[in-house]
Amino acid sequence: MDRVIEAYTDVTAEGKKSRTPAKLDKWLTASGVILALFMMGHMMFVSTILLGKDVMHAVTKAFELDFIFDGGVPFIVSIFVAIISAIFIVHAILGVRKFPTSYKTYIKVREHAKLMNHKDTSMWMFQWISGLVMMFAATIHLYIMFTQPQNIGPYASADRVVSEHMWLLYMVLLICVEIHGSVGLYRAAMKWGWFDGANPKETRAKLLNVKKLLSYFFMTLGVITLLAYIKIGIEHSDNVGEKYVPTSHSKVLEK
Ligand code: HEM
Ligand code: HEM
Repeated sequence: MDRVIEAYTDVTAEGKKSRTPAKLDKWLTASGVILALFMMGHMMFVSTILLGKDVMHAVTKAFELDFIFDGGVPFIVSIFVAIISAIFIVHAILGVRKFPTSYKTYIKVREHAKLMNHKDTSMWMFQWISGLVMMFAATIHLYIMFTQPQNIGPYASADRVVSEHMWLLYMVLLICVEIHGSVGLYRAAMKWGWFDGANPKETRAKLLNVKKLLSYFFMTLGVITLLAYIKIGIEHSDNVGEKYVPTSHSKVLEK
């Protein structure tokens, strides 16, 4: 009955506004921060290709727990992808509540952002637009990772980027995720006043710098990494499907 009253009157049975939206916002922040931290680790892992094919291969195998199970078990990666996907879906559902979902609300938000000409408001515009793009683009990536965990590695990944045309999706995703993640962390810190301290204005300026640094660093790393996969993918385009054999193994095989 309480829910019915709330549904019709917008206030709870006690005549108060519900606390649920505030609670949902906490979960939005929590899931967003987990995803942002995960993405930092993800970018570090994916960029190990810059240290050489052997290093990326070793890291991939470590995720498959090859130090416990001989040769590694790709299914372990699927479990990990399922967990990240669940957090991603929860975050997306909570984020969608913030989208301007009709022309009327959209034009209000857009014109307001233009009139305000205030960085934080413009960043918020990017936040929901990038979220919308990721809802489609990241889902494709997650599904492939979930269903083909065995196809991760120096050649398999590079083949996917070039011969399976994923480079375009990754470029879009990279721009969205790096800016959305760093803007998200900045906004979360501002929203909940985590680092306000004695002088919140000064803190805001500092946090803006951290945000800039984070997005520049990860964007540059991401672009260089993507170029590295593209180079390997082009070189390997005549042998799509061939798995990478680490240098130490190939030496043993030669003997
Ligand atoms: C399905 C894709 C996604 C959608 C629809 C989405 C949407 C949103 C929206 C609308 C906000 C609230 C903005 C605000 O009120 O300030 C938000 C916040 C946030 N998002 Fe996402 N997002 C998505 C994916 C991601 C990913 C992959 C990351 C990780 C890099 C991420 C990290 C964050 C962070 C850290 C926040 C800040 C939380 C807060 O403002 O309290 N999001 N997201
Ligand atoms: C547990 C989940 C995930 C796994 C196991 C994973 C794994 C990978 C791997 C192996 C690559 C290298 C290219 C390839 O093999 O196709 C890659 C690239 C990429 N992933 Fe993920 N990913 C995950 C989640 C995500 C999420 C949630 C996002 C963003 C919302 C994302 C964004 C990207 C981007 C932008 C690239 C290209 C990066 C670059 O080349 O610099 N990934 N991912």
